[in-house]
Amino acid sequence: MKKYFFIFSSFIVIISILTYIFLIPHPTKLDMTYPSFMTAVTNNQVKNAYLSPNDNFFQVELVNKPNILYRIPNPKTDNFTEYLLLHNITVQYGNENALLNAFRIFVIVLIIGAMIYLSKKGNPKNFNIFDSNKNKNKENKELITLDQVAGNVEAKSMVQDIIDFIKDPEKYSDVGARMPRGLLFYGPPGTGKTLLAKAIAGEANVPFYAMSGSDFVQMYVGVGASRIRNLFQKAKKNEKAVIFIDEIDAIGKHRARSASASNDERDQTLNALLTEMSGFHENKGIIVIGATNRLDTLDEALLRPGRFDRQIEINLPDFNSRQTILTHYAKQKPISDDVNLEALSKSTVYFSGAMLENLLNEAAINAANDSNTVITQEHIDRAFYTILAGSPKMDLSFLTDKDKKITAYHEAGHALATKILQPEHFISKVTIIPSVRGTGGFNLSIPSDTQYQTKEQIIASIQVLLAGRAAEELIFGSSNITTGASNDIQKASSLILNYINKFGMDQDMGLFSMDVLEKNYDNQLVNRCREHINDLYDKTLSLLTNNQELLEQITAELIEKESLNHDDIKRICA
Ligand SMILES: Nc1ncnc2c1ncn2[C@@H]1O[C@H](COP(=O)(O)OP(=O)(O)OP(=O)(O)O)[C@@H](O)[C@H]1O
Ligand SMILES: [Zn+2]
Repeated sequence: MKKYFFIFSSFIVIISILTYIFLIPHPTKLDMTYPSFMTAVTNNQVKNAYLSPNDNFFQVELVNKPNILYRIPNPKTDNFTEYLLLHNITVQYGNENALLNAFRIFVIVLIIGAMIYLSKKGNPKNFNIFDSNKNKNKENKELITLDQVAGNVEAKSMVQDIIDFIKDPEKYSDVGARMPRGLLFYGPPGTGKTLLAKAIAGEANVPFYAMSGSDFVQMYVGVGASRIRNLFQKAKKNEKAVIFIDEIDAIGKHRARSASASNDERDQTLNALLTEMSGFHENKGIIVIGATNRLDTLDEALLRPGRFDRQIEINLPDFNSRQTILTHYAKQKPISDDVNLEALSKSTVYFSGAMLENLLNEAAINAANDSNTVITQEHIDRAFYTILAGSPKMDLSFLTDKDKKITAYHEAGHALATKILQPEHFISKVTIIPSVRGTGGFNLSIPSDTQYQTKEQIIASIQVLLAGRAAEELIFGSSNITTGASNDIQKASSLILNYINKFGMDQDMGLFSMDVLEKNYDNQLVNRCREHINDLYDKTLSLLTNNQELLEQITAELIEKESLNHDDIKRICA
């Protein structure tokens, strides 16, 4: 965007200078004596005559010398005017053509203005007097629909009612429903957060206003806040709108953790945002969407009810989504028949949507460089390595089949244990695609609605947590277990401690809770926790051993598809 502005401004400057030089006449000024002037008058050669405002010179233009202005200093005005009138020449007052002068001044102002503008643009630290976010708030011109966002099925279903709400807010307010004012999209870069936000605006057919948190970095105090107010003001002129703030962590960073410098500014900006969000009417149909790669750094103030209270994870695409994305972008390019998009989807584990798009683009560039009219497999292969080399942060180890296999067994272990021990749970997704919450896959199971948890249920939860490690040990042997279970172990440990010390569920330890003592845990409690959790681990290991065939089946399908849903698990275990 900035590039276009630069080109545009340079263009204006050049046009202005050329206009000044070539199109505006710059007559030469020559002095003329009184007698030669008289001769010119008698010979009917005078075209125009001006009297300067303070009467100190006359200025005339001759018929046959169009580009010269003659000046006659100190004319004796009275005689002069009469003499000219005698020869049918009217005297104009004012030294030159006033209109021409006004135009000159206008062009000069334009040049100076454009130069100041350019110098400010070149220096991003400067607060820009000409810029009032105009270039950043794009109205939604090309309509993007949900269909154009590949994958992210859960995310798309989670925004469905938001679209519905924007279209018909009354439907919700009539039944007293308070819709979220803000959505927060979080996930790795390039996964389509911006695209999804645009799609929401597109589906609801409302204007889309976008801004990036990084626009507020290193700005003078107060400017960020006023930009936020401007943005909301513009959006509020419409009955309905989607306001998108990318990189929201730049303004909403956890206060304690952010550096002390420029804190004032960030706080002001953040406060302005919070105030604006609580300011607009609940049932108006305006939705604010924030996006971040780092949920953990956000200030809690942003996540409270009435703010960004619906948080939606946008993940890296799995095999199917990658195939959809690649097919989508391949349609727009001449791809040779030898290209196997399915195989390409398989080998692009850990690629984001943006990287996949970029991959095909690089391949097209390679084809053009080779003066080819179609993109071949060889062009794609080269592009593949260019992309890999260009993303140093990418964990290439995940691309090895071995790591994929370990992760798959680990996640399959969790899934199978859930299916057997917690049949009432709904397994929404099992995946080997890492999420931003942690490394490895993740396994989200939503418990059916109950207020209390029974002893049996807590034990089952602990076993499900331990099942990842148990699966690793069962398949790869106890000396090949990995660090992938650290999070599970931590959660299981805190559950077992609560089981004994908080809920009083362990028969041997009884009901007494150490929590009431000054110095909390004694050895006996720690030992009992250890004993208990190891015992549960053994049970889980034999549970998986007895169901190893199912474990293998889930794993095989998981390696192939990379993510499975409730129905897949149900089908395999049926
Ligand atoms: N799920 C997807 N379906 C189709 N295209 C996608 C998808 N994800 C990414 N892309 C492509 O990648 C481009 C960049 O995606 P987008 O800007 O939406 O990512 P983002 O998550 O907002 O990234 P960032 O966190 O870096 O802001 C999109 O314009 C689109 O071309
Ligand atoms: Zn795990």
